[in-house]
Amino acid sequence: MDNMHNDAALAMSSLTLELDHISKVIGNKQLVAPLSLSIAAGQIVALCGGNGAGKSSIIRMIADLSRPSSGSIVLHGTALHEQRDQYLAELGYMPDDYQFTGSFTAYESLKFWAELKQQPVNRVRELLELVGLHETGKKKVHQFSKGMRQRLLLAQALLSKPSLLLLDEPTNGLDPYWMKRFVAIIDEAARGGAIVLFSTHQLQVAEAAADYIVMLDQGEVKLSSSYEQIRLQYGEQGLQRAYEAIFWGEEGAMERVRA
Ligand SMILES: Nc1ncnc2c1ncn2[C@@H]1O[C@H](COP(=O)(O)OP(=O)(O)OP(=O)(O)O)[C@@H](O)[C@H]1O
Repeated sequence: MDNMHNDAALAMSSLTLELDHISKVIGNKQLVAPLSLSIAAGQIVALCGGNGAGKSSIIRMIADLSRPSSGSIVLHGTALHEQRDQYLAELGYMPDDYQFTGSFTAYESLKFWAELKQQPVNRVRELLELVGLHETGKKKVHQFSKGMRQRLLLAQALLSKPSLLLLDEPTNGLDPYWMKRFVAIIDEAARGGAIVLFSTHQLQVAEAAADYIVMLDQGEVKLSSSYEQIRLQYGEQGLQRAYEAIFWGEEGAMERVRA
């Protein structure tokens, strides 16, 4: 490898999100057991697990909405709790439950967020088109369906072309068409070099979108593996089988496969 390529490879390899033993304890309850994970630029990681598994708790720590009880979070060499502004400038975050207030339209909402993030207004139109909300006109966001609100929140997360895209249950409420579009949209972000981390209950979305899967139960990591590896171990629809094996035991999984 010549020097130029060597330098480029080195620069890419330093573009990572490093979670080092992050945990969350509230009172005497451990919401998240120490978790370590390294995600490279261009990778898409899905956090899977049942209700209360700890997915949002992890995402909220990385989004700086909750302070880890231990451990560190470092993005491209910038430590969240040491250089907060620099870290947050790289982040696009889609919350799980956002309460829209006021009587804004999709355009007005996105324009408001764009101003906060100092993004040009043409980015607003571009993103509204990307998420199919460019023809909603005067309709107020509080009159939107769940799926439409989710698409607007996704557009908001993409505004600043973040190098870390953190999405909490992004496909909740999306119809099959938009589910597929969602996969294409995050795939494009990853191909542009973003790190994408999203949580989901929907294993088929994780299978379609993610290169790497982290499966959680009661705050503990039960599986942390590339999707390719899961497929090799569990075969086609491997994630569903892995999930069943983890949550219901191998026997339960086999019974369901036979049924
Ligand atoms: N502020 C809090 N105080 C105490 N416990 C909390 C708090 N927030 C979350 N929890 C608990 O932490 C656990 C993990 O919750 P979390 O919301 O991270 O799970 P999740 O995997 O995102 O679940 P879901 O799929 O239902 O959204 C749950 O038992 C929840 O009750």
